[in-house]
Amino acid sequence: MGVAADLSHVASRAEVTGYEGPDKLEDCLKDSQVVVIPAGVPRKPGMTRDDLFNTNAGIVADLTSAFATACHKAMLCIVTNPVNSTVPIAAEVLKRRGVYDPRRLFGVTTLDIVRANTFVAEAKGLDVNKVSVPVIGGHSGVTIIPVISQAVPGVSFKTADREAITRRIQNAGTEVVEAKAGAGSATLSMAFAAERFVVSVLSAIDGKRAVIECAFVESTVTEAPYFSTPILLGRDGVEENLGLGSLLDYEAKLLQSAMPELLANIDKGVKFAKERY
Ligand SMILES: NC(=O)C1=CN([C@@H]2O[C@H](COP(=O)(O)OP(=O)(O)OC[C@H]3O[C@@H](n4cnc5c(N)ncnc54)[C@H](O)[C@@H]3O)[C@@H](O)[C@H]2O)C=CC1
Ligand SMILES: O=C([O-])CC(=O)C(=O)O
Repeated sequence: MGVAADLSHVASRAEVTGYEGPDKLEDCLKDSQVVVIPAGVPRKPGMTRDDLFNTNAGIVADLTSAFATACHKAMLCIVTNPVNSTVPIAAEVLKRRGVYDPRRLFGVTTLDIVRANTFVAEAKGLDVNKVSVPVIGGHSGVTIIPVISQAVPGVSFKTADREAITRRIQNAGTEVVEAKAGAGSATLSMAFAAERFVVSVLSAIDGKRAVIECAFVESTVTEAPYFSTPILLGRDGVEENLGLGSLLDYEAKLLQSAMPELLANIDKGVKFAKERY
């Protein structure tokens, strides 16, 4: 199994020793197979994920640039918010450096799936480890689209309950930010979710078959150039985009409502990267 270079670890060490710029970072990244970027500022109560853009966009762009120099054949997994914008930023940086491979760039949305599984399992008295609910779209507010109709095992809800659980999944990050009252966001559950995603990516690199995770990737499934759907992972990253599957009317409406915000978030990221590089 290859080295999973964790940039926040590098960043923490850099804080202790005095950060000496991308050269050292590039040394740390050499030979990595999977790189995770969780670096950046978290939300405080009252903020949206998009409010983090001004600080985190540049951080992700700089770290992606170091990735491009050191290990562009690795898988790049972006955790830093706003994911709907930071993934397009990373893609533009990699394009500019001539090393973009859309199969190897992922926005980590696994926490939305972890939450959907948890809330559905709780509501139905099921074992959370045996519940699987796809969540598609993006990773903020209305762009988070739980597809409860595709849950395994199948579950049914009254309309009001289904709407309440959908809202809770969409707002779960905000719920944590408010509960932490200025002390950050869902750091530990994000670590749990990112670990799950990275283990899946590494298992697929190692040749395991039928590894499927939802992730925010370059996509032609909808009009949005980046979109999260279930992805079949392989040795080279995205092996097959499994698409939307069939949506019920209310899920199709959620998708419709998500699109303006998602497209605006993506566009903002692309513009930022194009202006900066
Ligand atoms: N995709 C997802 O599901 C989730 C994403 N997040 C996002 O992850 C990011 C980090 O959140 P937390 O770990 O809770 O925050 P945190 O404050 O606990 O950790 C952030 C880390 O980033 C590092 N950092 C800050 N500025 C940096 C820079 N200029 N260069 C390199 N490293 C830098 C800090 O040293 C620290 O180690 C936030 O943007 C947050 O919104 C958080 C939870 C879930
Ligand atoms: O909500 C936040 O700021 C952090 C995050 O992305 C989540 O918990 O899903």
